[in-house]
Amino acid sequence: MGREPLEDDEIGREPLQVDHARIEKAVREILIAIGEDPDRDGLQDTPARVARAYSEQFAGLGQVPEDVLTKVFDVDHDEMILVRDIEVYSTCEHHLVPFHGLAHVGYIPNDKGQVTGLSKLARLVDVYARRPQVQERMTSQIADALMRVLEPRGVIVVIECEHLCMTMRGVRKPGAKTTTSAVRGMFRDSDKTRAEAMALILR
Ligand SMILES: Nc1nc2c(ncn2[C@@H]2O[C@H](COP(=O)(O)OP(=O)(O)OP(=O)(O)O)[C@@H](O)[C@H]2O)c(=O)[nH]1
Ligand SMILES: [Zn+2]
Repeated sequence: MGREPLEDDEIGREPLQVDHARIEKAVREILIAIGEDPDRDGLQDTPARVARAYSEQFAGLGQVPEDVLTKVFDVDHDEMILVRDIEVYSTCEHHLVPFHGLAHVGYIPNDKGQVTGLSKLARLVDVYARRPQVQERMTSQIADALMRVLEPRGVIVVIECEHLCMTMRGVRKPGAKTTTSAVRGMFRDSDKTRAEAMALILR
């Protein structure tokens, strides 16, 4: 047995301790199970490579939003701030294959004008993308984290992704895109504010 599964509110409290030896053993087993020879030249180092790749792909399990939303500045700006087209790469928790696309993250600062660095919004996306995920949960988690840490007047997160589990296998519909959104605060309460943000995001 490995460690006990983490409760939702425990995820990210400690740096990710990936059990490389265990991943290597499991990947070797998978290679054998598909009828491959794990000792042939090209595959010899694969279990170790996969372990290293997984530490990177799932590094978000060892992070909390506060790790990346570190700098909060006071600026005299109380209108929408939107970062569009943030590349997102995540891993579908059903098939452990990638889904990828674009995230758009916007917020309206609180009346103290508290904002964070623009790059921090992209870093926040990665905290949640680098976990086994479903797109809907990732979208809400990003919105909720921003609301909690920045205490803004509103947050909007829109994510558009292509899921490889739908394109390279299964139903095989290349090009199908899934759009999810999460709106909080003013973006939820005001149709006008939400429409303004959507127009900027989808232009
Ligand atoms: N809602 C949601 N579904 C997802 C996401 N990623 C993958 N899925 C879906 O998860 C579902 C899993 O369905 P199952 O029937 O358990 O698995 P499956 O037999 O491999 O399904 P197929 O993909 O249809 O072959 C599939 O419909 C996937 O398209 C996601 O981010 N959100
Ligand atoms: Zn999938």
